[in-house]
Amino acid sequence: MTSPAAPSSTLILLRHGESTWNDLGLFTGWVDVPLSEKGHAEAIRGGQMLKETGLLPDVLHTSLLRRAINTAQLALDEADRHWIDVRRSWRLNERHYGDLQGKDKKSTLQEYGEEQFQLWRRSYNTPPPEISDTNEYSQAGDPRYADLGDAAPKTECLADVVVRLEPYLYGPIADDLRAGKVTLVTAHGNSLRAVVKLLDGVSDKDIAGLNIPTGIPLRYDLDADLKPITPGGVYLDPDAAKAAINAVANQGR
Ligand SMILES: O=C(O)[C@@H](CO)OP(=O)(O)O
Repeated sequence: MTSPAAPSSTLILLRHGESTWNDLGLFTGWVDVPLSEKGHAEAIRGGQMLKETGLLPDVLHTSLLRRAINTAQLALDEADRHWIDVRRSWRLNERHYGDLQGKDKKSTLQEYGEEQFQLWRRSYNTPPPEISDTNEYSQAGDPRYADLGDAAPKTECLADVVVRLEPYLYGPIADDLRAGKVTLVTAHGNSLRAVVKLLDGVSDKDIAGLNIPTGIPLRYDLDADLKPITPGGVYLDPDAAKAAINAVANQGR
C-alpha cells in the first residue's frame, strides 16, 4: 500500500463574509458593495479559525473588491497576520453578472422561471445579457479597470472566469505556493468555484452543483504538481460549511 503524498504546499481559500447585497438577495458581480454586519463577524470568525488551527498565512491574494479586501483584513488582523505581503488582481474578482447586476434574485426567478434562472446562475457556458455602459451598476470608467480597456468584461459565464483566472492561479499564486508560503486567497463565490474546478478537475457539468459558503476557510494541501492531497479540500468548520452551502444553493427561493 502506498501512503498518501506528503503535502508540499498549503492554499487557503476564503470567500468574503456576507455582503449587504447577499443579505438583500441581489445579483452582485463586480458591484463593489460592503460587508454586512453579519459578514464582518464572519470574517473575524474566519480569522479565529485560522488562529485556532495554527494555519497562519504568509501571503495574501485578493480581488479588487472591498468585500474580499476587507474580509481578508479583518481575518488576518484576528490571526495577528495583518502584516503579510498582499497582491491584488481583477482576475480574482467575482464573475461579472452582466445585466443582472443589481437585480433581485427572487423576482428574477419569478420573471424568467427556474430553468433560465439556473442557467444564468450556475450553468458553465451561458452568460447573462451584457450590461450597458449607462447602467448604474456598470463598471465602465472605473479607474481600477482602466488598464483592461476593451477587454473589461460586460458579462461572464463561469467558463470565462476560468479562462481569466487560470493564468493568475498558475502564475502568481503558484509562485508563492512553490516558494513554500502558506497562501491565502480571499475572493468570491464564483471566482472560488473556478479555482476549485481547476484544482480538483471538476467537470463542466458537476461544477453546477458546487457552492462556496461565506467566511469559512477551505484548506487545500497540495502536492508538488499543485494537485490536492484531499480532493475538495477541507473546511475548517465542516458543519457550519454544510449548512451555509445549502443556503447559497437555495438563494432566490
Ligand atoms: O451575486 C453574486 O455575485 C453571486 C455571489 O454572491 O451570486 P450567485 O451565488 O447567485 O452566483
